[in-house]
Amino acid sequence: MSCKFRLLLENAEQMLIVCRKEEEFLLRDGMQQLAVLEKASLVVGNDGFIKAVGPADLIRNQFSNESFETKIDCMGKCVFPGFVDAHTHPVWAGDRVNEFAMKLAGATYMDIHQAGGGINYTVEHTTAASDEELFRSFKQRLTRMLRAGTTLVECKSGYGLKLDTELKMLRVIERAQKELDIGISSTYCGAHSVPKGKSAVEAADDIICNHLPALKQLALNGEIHVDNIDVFCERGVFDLESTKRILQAGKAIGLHLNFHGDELSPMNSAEMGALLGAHAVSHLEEVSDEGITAMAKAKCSAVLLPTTAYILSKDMLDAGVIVSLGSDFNPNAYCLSMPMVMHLACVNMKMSLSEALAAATINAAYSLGRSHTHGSLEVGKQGDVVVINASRWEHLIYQFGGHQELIEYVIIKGKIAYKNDNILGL
Ligand SMILES: N=CN[C@@H](CCC(=O)O)C(=O)O
Ligand SMILES: [Zn+2]
Repeated sequence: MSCKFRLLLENAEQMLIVCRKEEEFLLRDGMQQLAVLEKASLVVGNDGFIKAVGPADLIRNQFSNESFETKIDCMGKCVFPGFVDAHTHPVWAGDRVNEFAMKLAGATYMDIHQAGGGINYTVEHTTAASDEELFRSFKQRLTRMLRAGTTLVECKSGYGLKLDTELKMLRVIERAQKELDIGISSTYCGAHSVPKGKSAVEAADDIICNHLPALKQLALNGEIHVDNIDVFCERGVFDLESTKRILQAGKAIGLHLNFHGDELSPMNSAEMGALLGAHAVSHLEEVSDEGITAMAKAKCSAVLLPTTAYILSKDMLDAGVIVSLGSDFNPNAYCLSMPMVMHLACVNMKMSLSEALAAATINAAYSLGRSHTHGSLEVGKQGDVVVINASRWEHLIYQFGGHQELIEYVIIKGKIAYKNDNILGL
């Protein structure tokens, strides 16, 4: 006999609901008062969506005659919504471990980039790699992200620059969307660097006249589903005007604007993102006060990346900006774990524990236009859940690098996607 419900998580010590009333995102005050239930249970239906969440006694009475495909006793454990990683570059060949040593010896990101290393080095290796090779390493990275609790991740292309390699990367992302459990928001980032021998204006023309029409056609054929468009808006890469042209052309074919701005130099990217209706701008280390105000007004999310930058979150939170977090996983920042990202956000960006959690759940989902289905444990949302073996939720952030021992289950649409058999306890 088939069961009526897919999953029951029973009697959790703490259940991190996150939102109180279906908010699309949380601002500073809401982030500081997350919805947390004590002694709570959660039910996921056969369609993979949450059917009930509430006090354990109530759920027990309400569902006493029902059958569940899987039941997990969560006594002594905490339950979170799956984490959302709002910014990653996970499809590439050729690591850059040597650059880590160079940076420690004093080289800057731009020194390395301009000497032909950085993104350009990864472009060479990614161009030479086969689809299969790229898929294999991408799959391993996604598996590591999943084991660290990420259930929805934004994945960028951007190590091709030329159309055929960009499409190769997007096809690899598409294959992962079809074959793997983890949720993916796919981003075309052909304007990640200016290809050798071209100016930024020429590269922008090529993207607008050749890349985007090809993407549009492939989307119409149902071959590739891209959600977002990204540009590295930076002095010496894509200037403000070229960035604007590319983003506008992307918007015209239905892509969400979600781009790198104000990272190494003040570019007024935040102001432009707000004006163009961007869902999100990432980095923002050099954002102006006007840019912060404009983003708050436009409800454009700021995706902060504590693995690559140390800025303070306070000004943005105080100004009413929707702050999100991403791992920025890329060959220059090798971190796949959102619990570690949240820890770094607390220690280096001075976010509180609950602000970091909201930024890695509901707000990150908002930055990808997915907060109606992801980012909180509310009825009607996708049953994406992380169960940890600790009786207070803060342990997951406090125990830096401890997620491998703490995370017991990662569940996607009510199905166990990862079970950790090596739980050691606290
Ligand atoms: N800033 C541009 N892009 C990446 C780095 C990519 C790379 O170095 O390969 C970032 O977000 O940090
Ligand atoms: Zn990036």
